[in-house]
Amino acid sequence: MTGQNTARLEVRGLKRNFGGLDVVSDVSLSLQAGQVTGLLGPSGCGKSTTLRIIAGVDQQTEGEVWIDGQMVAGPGVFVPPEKRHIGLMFQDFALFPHLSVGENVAFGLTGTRTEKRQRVHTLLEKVGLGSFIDKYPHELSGGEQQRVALARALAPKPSIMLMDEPFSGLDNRLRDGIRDEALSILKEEGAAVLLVTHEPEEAMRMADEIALMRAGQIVQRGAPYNIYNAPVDLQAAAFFSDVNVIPGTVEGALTQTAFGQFLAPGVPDGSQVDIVIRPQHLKIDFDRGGVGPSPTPDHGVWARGLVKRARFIGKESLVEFQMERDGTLLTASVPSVFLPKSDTPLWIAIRRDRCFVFPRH
Ligand SMILES: Nc1ncnc2c1ncn2[C@@H]1O[C@H](COP(=O)(O)OP(=O)(O)OP(=O)(O)O)[C@@H](O)[C@H]1O
Repeated sequence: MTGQNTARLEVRGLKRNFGGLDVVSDVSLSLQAGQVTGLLGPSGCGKSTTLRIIAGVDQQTEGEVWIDGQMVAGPGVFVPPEKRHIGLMFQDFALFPHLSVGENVAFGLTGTRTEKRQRVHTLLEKVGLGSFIDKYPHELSGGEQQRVALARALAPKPSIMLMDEPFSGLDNRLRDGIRDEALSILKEEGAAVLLVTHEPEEAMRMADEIALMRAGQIVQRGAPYNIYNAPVDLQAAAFFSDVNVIPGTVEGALTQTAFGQFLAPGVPDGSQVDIVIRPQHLKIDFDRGGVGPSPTPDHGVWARGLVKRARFIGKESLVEFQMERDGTLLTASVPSVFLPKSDTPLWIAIRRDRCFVFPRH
């Protein structure tokens, strides 16, 4: 029996050991129908291994995989991949070169000829390739091939779709369009999707929930907005963007910096902390004969720094500073062409609501 709240896919305490080393050490996940979960993490952290175990092409050392309330992998249980009703899509998941586009999409389908033809047509229309049905893979661009691969994976109406870096072979301009298109089709089809990626932007763009993985473990889970704005530690913050780190020492639950005091609740006196701030949350103002703006509740104390370097990188400029007080190096990103010369004195403040204070490990 599967209740209404039964997860489509549930992974419990997964562990995978290769040659004495746990490459997956404790992974638990729960996916609902129609939900996209991004399994995000750096290369080698164990994402693909997790996905392969769920698909049934590898076996865990410990832990369980459940689909719709049925255990498919666990102590004494192993349901083979073809019986798990899972769709797969990989970056290099090649189409069959000797089959036409239509035949590729029909490949895993059962049912009558009419039913199969209908499903192939529906899916090719959805991916915008209705007129490509009789073409062969070599006649298609990389992006078109990827759309056929998506149609093929979705054709048998899998209840779970596992996608491993499916868009990383595509060039940037194509990728955004295909990602958005794929997302709306996946949502329409209602599968529970697990998307493996090492790109934060891809995960944030596509996923309802992100599971951030590091060294075989999930270190944080949550909606993209929450994961980005409330990271669990410095590494989690730095995985999503460049960050500035201002070191400090705690005294009386406070740490003193060039930018004034910061709260460090619960951190013992004498401990080192890192105040972490993304470059877009630094504020810049001009020097008025050695005087800067007055402190505000939002920005705290302003501090003076000298420009070391300024670079224009298209949609923004990056300005690097060295702070006068303690020599700390900081980078600000400003959303316009602002290229001050080296050694220009400028005043800098930081958005206090966008700072994270982490104990240093
Ligand atoms: N069959 C195997 N035998 C031995 N080690 C393996 C095997 N498969 C994976 N590993 C190791 O397990 C670790 C995790 O690999 P995995 O492919 O799961 O990482 P990943 O997060 O998906 O990385 P990437 O994004 O680079 O694919 C790596 O160090 C890899 O070398």
